[in-house]
Amino acid sequence: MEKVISLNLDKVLSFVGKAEIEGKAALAKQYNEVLHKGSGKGNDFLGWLNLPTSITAAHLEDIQATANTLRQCEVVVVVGIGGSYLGAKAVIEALSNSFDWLQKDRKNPVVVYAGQNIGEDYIAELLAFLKGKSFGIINISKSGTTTEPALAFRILKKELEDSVGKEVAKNRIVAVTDAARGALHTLAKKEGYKMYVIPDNVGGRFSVLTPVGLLPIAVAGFDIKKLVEGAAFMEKNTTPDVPFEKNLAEQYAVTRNELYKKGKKIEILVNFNPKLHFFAEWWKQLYGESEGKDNKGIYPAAVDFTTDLHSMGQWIQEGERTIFETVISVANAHQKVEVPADAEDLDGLNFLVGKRVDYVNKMAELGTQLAHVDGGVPNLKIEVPELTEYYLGQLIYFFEKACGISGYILEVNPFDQPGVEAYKKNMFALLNKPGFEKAHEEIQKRL
Ligand SMILES: O=P(O)(O)OC[C@H]1O[C@H](O)[C@H](O)[C@@H](O)[C@@H]1O
Repeated sequence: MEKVISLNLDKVLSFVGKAEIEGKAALAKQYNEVLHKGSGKGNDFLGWLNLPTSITAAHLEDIQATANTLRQCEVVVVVGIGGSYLGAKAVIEALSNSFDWLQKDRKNPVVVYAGQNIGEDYIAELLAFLKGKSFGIINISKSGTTTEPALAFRILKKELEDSVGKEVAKNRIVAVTDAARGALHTLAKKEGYKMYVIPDNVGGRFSVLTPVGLLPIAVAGFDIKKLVEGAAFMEKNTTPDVPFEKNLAEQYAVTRNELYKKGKKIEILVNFNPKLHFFAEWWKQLYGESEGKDNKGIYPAAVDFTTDLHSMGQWIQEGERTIFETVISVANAHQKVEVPADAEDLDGLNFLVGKRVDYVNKMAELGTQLAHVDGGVPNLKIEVPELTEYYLGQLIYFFEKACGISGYILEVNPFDQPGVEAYKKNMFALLNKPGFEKAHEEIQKRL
């Protein structure tokens, strides 16, 4: 039998009973069906739903071929923000050597990111790093109009053209954007860049399995075919005809909403593996933008354990009881390090001799879960057999599917993000962007 990620609700049941969860099974199924029928809110953004099973081998080969060209560079800069960078970064970090950028004998280009902030020092330091190196750029923006990546790309494009000339630069730049609109689309067409299209009906935070995520992941040297296979497996295993008892997406969606109704307003995604830090960042955008609206929604937070047990652990154990945790537990480490014997035993660790570091980590995980449950923090556990492309694909689709169902249970439109515009309008007004002249005058009065 094919291995699969699993969801364990045992440490939730003293807070929300089995009967309460099962009592909502029909509702979850109903909303799952609404997703598949396309009859709910935001139904023009459901392109992600059957995406994994509809990706063709030819499409993946084309992405791989483009990746192979970029892989000839020493460095590839992925330009994008939000959904246009977090998915790629999440997968690449989860699969990479923890000291990747220090590796000398490299098989893969160094992948770095830009356009995910407006840090002047960040961009200056990136330019300094790129000096004298061969580099390529993947410029990703669904709308093609987002300020942060547009600004970074303008600077990086100039740097590349200045160093290798316009003709060579043209072949080292790939654009991933909307099918027909946006400044990036116009620019890519005019300059003759290789271009990939983000389907209209796939929103940014659901776009990791389009070229948005797949191209950078392939550039970093990871198997995008396996990633898509894992997602396709989960797509098939979360359809409405899969019974609730086996339908992880429905179960997760119901459980978190039942906890929310009981005052657990913050969900902390926990990992015990530092490679998953950015996976949690991706998850935060997915759930935060999908559910945080109409003055409701679980606040998605994240911690890295055991690191943060020594900083946030106190709050989680004894602070306000408005939280629950969803622990991503990776069953098997890829490598083996055993605790060595020490004749003097000055650190008192000889009781662990011969034990694997991962065994210690697992005991920390179990001990933490028990302590937190005792402290009033419900714990869901998602077990991932190991960190591979295949299981990450499963995990990605699981969270996407559960998010759609969960948003409908909450009665919001999970596929829009109107609230994100407020800061942009103010920023454009303050910067006196053309078209914002009146807003500029107004905002000046408030300062
Ligand atoms: O891909 P882009 O159009 O550049 O958008 C990048 C990101 O910024 C926007 O403001 C949205 O809040 C995000 O959902 C989106 O992923």
